Amino acid sequence: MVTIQETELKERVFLAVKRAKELGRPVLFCEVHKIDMINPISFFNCGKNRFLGERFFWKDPSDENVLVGLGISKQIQSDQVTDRFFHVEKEWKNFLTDSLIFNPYKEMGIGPVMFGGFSFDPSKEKTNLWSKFADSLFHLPKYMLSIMKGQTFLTTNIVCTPNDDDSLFNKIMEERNEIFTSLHNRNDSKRANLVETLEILPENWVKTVEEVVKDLKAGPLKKVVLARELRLLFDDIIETDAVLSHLFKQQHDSFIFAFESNGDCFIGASPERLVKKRGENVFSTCLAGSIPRGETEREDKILGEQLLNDQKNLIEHGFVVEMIKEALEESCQEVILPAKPQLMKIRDIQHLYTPVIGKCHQDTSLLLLVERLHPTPALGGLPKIGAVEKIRQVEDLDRGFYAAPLGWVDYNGDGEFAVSIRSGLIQGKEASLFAGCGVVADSDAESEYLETGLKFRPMLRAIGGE
Ligand SMILES: C=C(O[C@H]1C=CC=C(C(=O)O)[C@@H]1O)C(=O)O
Ligand SMILES: [Mg+2]
Repeated sequence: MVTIQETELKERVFLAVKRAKELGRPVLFCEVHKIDMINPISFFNCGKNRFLGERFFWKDPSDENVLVGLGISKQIQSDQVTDRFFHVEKEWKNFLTDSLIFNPYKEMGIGPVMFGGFSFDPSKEKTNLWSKFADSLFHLPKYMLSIMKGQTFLTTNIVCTPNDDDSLFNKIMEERNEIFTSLHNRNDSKRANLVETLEILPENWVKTVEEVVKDLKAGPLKKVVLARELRLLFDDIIETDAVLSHLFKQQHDSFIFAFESNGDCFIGASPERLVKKRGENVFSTCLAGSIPRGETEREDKILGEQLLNDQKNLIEHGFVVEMIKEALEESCQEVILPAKPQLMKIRDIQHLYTPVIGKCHQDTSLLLLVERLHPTPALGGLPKIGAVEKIRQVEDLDRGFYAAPLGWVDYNGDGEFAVSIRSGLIQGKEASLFAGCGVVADSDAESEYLETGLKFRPMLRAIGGE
């Protein structure tokens, strides 16, 4: 049972409103409570009535950091093309100035945390598909569950304005009570049935891969990642809560995320970390090069060995290592990575994987690291700018948030971003799923097509299309 001191809250809200009146502008009030363990999926589900369309979910592969947000206290959004990472960071810092934060704990990911992300390429011509997501979009939740290394916390964030009075306190009490009383409600949603699967221009996609292979052979581009889309139509509204809960069970070794905005939901299970920062410690991942899982243990092992020794995949992977190492060396005094890739095996696919760790310079922020790394050649290509331009020209897809940084930053500047692959955008009765692959001079278009097929599977299974 959760018991949170009411009188304390009343005093704190009073102080925050007083400060807002003195300053003549809104002030953030935030308090953190340590609470008993709550199932994070139940917490997400219980926001369905009051906070539908204003929720997010995040879990890292090791279950070390789980964050679930309900409601929006503050939104940071823009379609700015240049300096977009810097712009978001500046707005976040400005917003936090003069805030009242009651947080006696030292863990990361508690207190004010903004969750969200960026589009893959803000210069790409927009379609209607991603109209509900700005190119940079972050939410500070009203209520947030954080499970950090096994300890559970509840953060409450309220923006107090000079016009607020006692009724604000009553509203917070009412909302918090509603969350906790509805935690154990059963969520009996009926499952929508898939009625149609549209593969978007598959022949064109294969042709584009063939043409890009020719370009790559001629140089100077070395690698270009090309992606495609599946559009699914259902006979009823797709229940994001159910899809999330399937991903949570079926892809537990991945980053599991869901981000609602204006009625749509971007959701997925990505195996790929872009960057995590805790103090001066930085962690990144090179993930590129793929092969299917085997039907038997023996076959799986043989396939893994084959991947570890396959020249095309080693080259595809090597470009990612080269770029991430270089990008981190700019921001870190020490960068450590193994000489050879290892295997990452997830449910439907195995990848070449090289973890990277570093110690960054004092003035390096998480969003600066995101800017330097995005897009890595696992999502864009090499050289970075030429590859992104090529994608912009030849790809028949509005990537939106797919293959882009998605994650969170806390008020101390710590946080983590994944690369949002193995993902889909849910829009009422319809959904788009996305999958891409690293094209190099040695690529065979048909094999790349099959590889993207494997990468659709986690989302297809979770959404009920398999
Ligand atoms: C672009 C995707 O995967 C990337 C990550 C791992 C392996 C990849 C590959 O082998 O092509 C891709 O670079 C995707 O899943 O949509
Ligand atoms: Mg590949």
